[in-house]
Amino acid sequence: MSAIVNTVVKPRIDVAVAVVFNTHGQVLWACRPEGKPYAGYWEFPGGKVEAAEGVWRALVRELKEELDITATQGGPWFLIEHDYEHANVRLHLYRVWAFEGDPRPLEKQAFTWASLDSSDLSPILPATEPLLPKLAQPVLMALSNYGAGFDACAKRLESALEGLHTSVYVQFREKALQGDALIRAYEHCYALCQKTGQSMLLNSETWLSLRESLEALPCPLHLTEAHLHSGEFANLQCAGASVHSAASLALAFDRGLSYAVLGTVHATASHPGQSGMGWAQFQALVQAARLPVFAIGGLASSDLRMAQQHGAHGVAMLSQFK
Ligand SMILES: Nc1nc2c([nH]c(=O)n2[C@@H]2O[C@H](COP(=O)(O)OP(=O)(O)OP(=O)(O)O)[C@@H](O)[C@H]2O)c(=O)[nH]1
Repeated sequence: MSAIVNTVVKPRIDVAVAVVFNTHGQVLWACRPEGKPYAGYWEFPGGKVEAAEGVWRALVRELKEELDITATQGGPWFLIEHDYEHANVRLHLYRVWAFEGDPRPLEKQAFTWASLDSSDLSPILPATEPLLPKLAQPVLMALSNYGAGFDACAKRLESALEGLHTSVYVQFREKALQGDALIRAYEHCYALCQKTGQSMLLNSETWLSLRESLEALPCPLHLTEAHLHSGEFANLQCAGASVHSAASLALAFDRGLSYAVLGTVHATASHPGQSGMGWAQFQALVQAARLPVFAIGGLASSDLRMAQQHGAHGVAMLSQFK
């Protein structure tokens, strides 16, 4: 007698999710109305993508239907999947940074402007809540370059970080320095990040050269692509990794990292002979990313919007922020 296995096939739903920013950096939250699964939970506005509709068109339609606003500018962020009891959902997160109209609740739902990492809204949908620390990460990352000259790098970082009103990542990465020169550079960078309240990251290759001199890991690691693949620092706190392929992007997500840095977008003096991948290829690579991705390679903070239009979370750079 053959056993009868009772399998319930859940629908797989593609959902357009709009993280709508206002000019104060707050985002629009909506409360799911009665009659829907998880009624009373807070979420980013959005809804199901209809067949052959496309994510951006679905997002524009849902914002109009739910809140009477018209999204005019935005870009893809990343996607995640979540297994609910009622469906498997694939959330396509988009940033919206320009829209027309004033939001009003067309489905009698509550809505509010609040910060991205909003701790005062509860409950938040189970798939959305764990994403918030990733979404709220800095969008700019500065890379140190004391190896090209201590004074010039120290001055550049000091003038970039002092008086900055947003939070940024500072990745301490020094390929050319060793010994006392490396320690001097590290101590300067560490003290500056402490003083300005910015988040320092330590490149894993640089950590190998420094660790004899330090008692403990002073801040989260940024993994090189080789260390991402070797897994050798998996027992230490790792924030993100450098990647150059879709396979490495997928691995960065599997390893539970908060971000990846993908490049190089444009040819740079620091990588002579290498041509940049350009924005079209960058976008093709990040479209399946499941975590925020910084663009790197010949970029400055003035390229942030361009990068975000092509699916980047933010921009990593050697040049100054301001
Ligand atoms: N809009 C939105 N949906 C989310 C978020 N997080 C999350 O898990 N979801 C899930 O994505 C799915 C969205 O479907 P929905 O039922 O709201 O879509 P809809 O507005 O087209 O619904 P309808 O067909 O009943 O009108 C739900 O299963 C919801 O739980 C989020 O932050 N925003």
